[in-house]
Amino acid sequence: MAQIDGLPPLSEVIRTHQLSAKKSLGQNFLLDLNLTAKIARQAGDLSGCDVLEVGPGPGGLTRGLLAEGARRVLAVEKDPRCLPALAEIADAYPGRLQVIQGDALEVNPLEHLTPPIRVAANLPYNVGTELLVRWLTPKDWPPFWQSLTLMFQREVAERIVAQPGTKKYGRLALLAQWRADARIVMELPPEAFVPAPKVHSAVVHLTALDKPRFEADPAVLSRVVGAAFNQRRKMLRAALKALSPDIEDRLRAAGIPPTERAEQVSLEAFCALAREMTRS
Ligand SMILES: C[S@@+](CC[C@H](N)C(=O)[O-])C[C@H]1O[C@@H](n2cnc3c(N)ncnc32)[C@H](O)[C@@H]1O
Repeated sequence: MAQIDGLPPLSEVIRTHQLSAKKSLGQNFLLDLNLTAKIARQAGDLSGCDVLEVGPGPGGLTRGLLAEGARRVLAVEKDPRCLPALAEIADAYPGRLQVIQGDALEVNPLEHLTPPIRVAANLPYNVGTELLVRWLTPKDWPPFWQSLTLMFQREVAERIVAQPGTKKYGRLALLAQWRADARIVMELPPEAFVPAPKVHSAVVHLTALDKPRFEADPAVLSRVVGAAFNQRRKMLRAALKALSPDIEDRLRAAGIPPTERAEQVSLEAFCALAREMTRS
């Protein structure tokens, strides 16, 4: 990679720009350009696509995305110390990299990018789940993105692809699988990062479906599954009591026994319940 883009190795970038990792920003950097190139390839065919990258840091994945042919990359980075390193990448790929310094939670990608848009990120752990839930629950579907290729702690990745009846099945699995195909495409050991985190990581690739698998209002579905899994050991009639005084009737109307526990309930049944919750 260093030869392809003429830019220095990432260890040198880190040294030159004195990018010592900050824990408060979830900074665990990937310094192996072969690895970042591999992650970029998991993002799908990037030619003709704009890409949103959250948290580029010293820019390893950014370089991979540009080398893979992304039309444009919008990189949103909170840490101003990373800007000079990212500016060098922008110089190496004229007109193709825009860097915004700020909080990704406050940036509207559609103000900067043109569809088709793919998202790729080695996400800061502190905001990763919040961003994912936000990307999965817009009111209207399809969303601004065609695919999400995201690095998480392996534990979180497993929760995204979990199936009913398993311990990891919950709100993340339901929201992800309701409107997208989700699979784990890579696993990385702690030593792949600098500094090494305590846990393993994994890359999840989600492809947006044209329409949700089952009809439901996203806000209602999110509220119902949130409440159901908040008290996952309780029967649903108890876990969801606060949502409606006649919750038992609504559960039955959705085809769910009121004594069932959240872990056993399929996506289809949760969507039926979300529809029942909107009936007066
Ligand atoms: C896990 S590091 C990944 C860095 C780089 N992509 C890599 O793979 O080496 C997460 C990056 O996200 C940045 N970051 C943290 N919170 C952020 C936020 N709210 N918005 C944008 N970037 C953020 C951090 O400064 C850091 O550079």
